[in-house]
Amino acid sequence: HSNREMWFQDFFPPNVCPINAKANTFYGIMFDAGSTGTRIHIYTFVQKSPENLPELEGEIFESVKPGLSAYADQPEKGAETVKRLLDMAIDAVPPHLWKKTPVVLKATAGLRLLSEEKAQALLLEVKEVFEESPFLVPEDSVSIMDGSYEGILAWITVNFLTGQLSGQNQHTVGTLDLGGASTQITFLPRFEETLKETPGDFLTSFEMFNSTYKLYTHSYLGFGLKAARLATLGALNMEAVDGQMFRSSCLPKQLEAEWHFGGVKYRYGGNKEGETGFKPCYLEVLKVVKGKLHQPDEIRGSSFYAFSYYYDRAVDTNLIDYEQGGVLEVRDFERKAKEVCDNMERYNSASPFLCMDLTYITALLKEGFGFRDNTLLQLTKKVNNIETSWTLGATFHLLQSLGITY
Ligand SMILES: O=c1[nH]cnc2c1ncn2[C@@H]1O[C@H](COP(=O)(O)OP(=O)(O)O)[C@@H](O)[C@H]1O
Ligand SMILES: [Ca+2]
Repeated sequence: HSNREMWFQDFFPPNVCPINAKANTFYGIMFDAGSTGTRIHIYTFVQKSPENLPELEGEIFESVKPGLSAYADQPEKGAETVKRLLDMAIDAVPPHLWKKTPVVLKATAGLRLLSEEKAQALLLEVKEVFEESPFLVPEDSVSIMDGSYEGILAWITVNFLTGQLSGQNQHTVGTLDLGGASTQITFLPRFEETLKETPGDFLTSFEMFNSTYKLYTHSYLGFGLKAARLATLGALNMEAVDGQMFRSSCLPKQLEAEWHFGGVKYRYGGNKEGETGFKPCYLEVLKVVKGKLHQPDEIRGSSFYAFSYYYDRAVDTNLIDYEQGGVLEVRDFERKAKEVCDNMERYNSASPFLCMDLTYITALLKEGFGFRDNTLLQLTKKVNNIETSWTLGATFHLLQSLGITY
């Protein structure tokens, strides 16, 4: 465009400027097939000038429950949930850009835990939905994501959104993601010592925005919040659970109920006769985490961004505001865990698992990763109105690999 054509840009905010909306806007569609739900993220980018990186302008986000793994035996029904979400993109993306807009789905721990055969059947049905859509379907558009990428891409998202990946003084922040079935920890080591003391498969080099980052990252499969509930109950990885009752001191004494996860039905309840409360619960949960995770010394003194179930449980117990998020210390989770677990009969919460969840989060942070009581956690759901999810990092990576950006 010549300068004459652009004169009116000064009068419009960028997103409604007519010339931007036409020539240099593009889209990327990323599906997150998580263990507890499937989500679509439709990102809008604007290329303001050919020599600069495109700017992220906005996001449309929608989610459905349960996740794909709940349709392990009905793959077509699972794919239908994806189709319903994809219909949103038909409305959101202008028709002349459909063919240029890539659509990708990445599945995480829910599908990792299924048998190869059932997982592949689900992915195949989703692939068919994509091929029938008017969008650009790249090779490998439907896959199970490697756990190390899950952490790296979330780290890219958070550090991009907080402005740490551009300009000179880069003070990147570490990230903690607690999903239903797995959990990730990711940070950029600052000390030589950390690199020396870390097992090789916890370190991954990654190139993004013309920089290479050597990150510490690991995904612990089976250590997500819901998998941890099963592990605490002694029901994780059980071949047959039919009719068996799983009891825990982390649950209300009189409770007896049923719970569906990953397509399996579990019966669970409280310790009718025995102990309940924080102390016995902590000991139970400790068995699940103690000695199972790598503890890098370097993280003890630093602060981390935390989201997903860390965020949700902090909201549930009024530790933070749902819209605002906030900064907590590790000990705040422990304080809440004690409060909830030692008053279970009086505590009228939405979930009977609240005590177990808070106790698990406390044990995971302290005994699992080795954080201190006063380690700071920045709880965030959105930065500048964009969800803190690995999906944005994955979309940058996708656009880069398609040559849409560099
Ligand atoms: O886009 C998002 N923004 C914020 N939170 C999200 C988003 N996607 C997933 N979550 C959170 O992730 C948690 C569920 O984990 P998920 O279902 O992804 O399990 P997984 O990561 O183990 O497969 C919930 O706390 C949910 O709120
Ligand atoms: Ca997730």
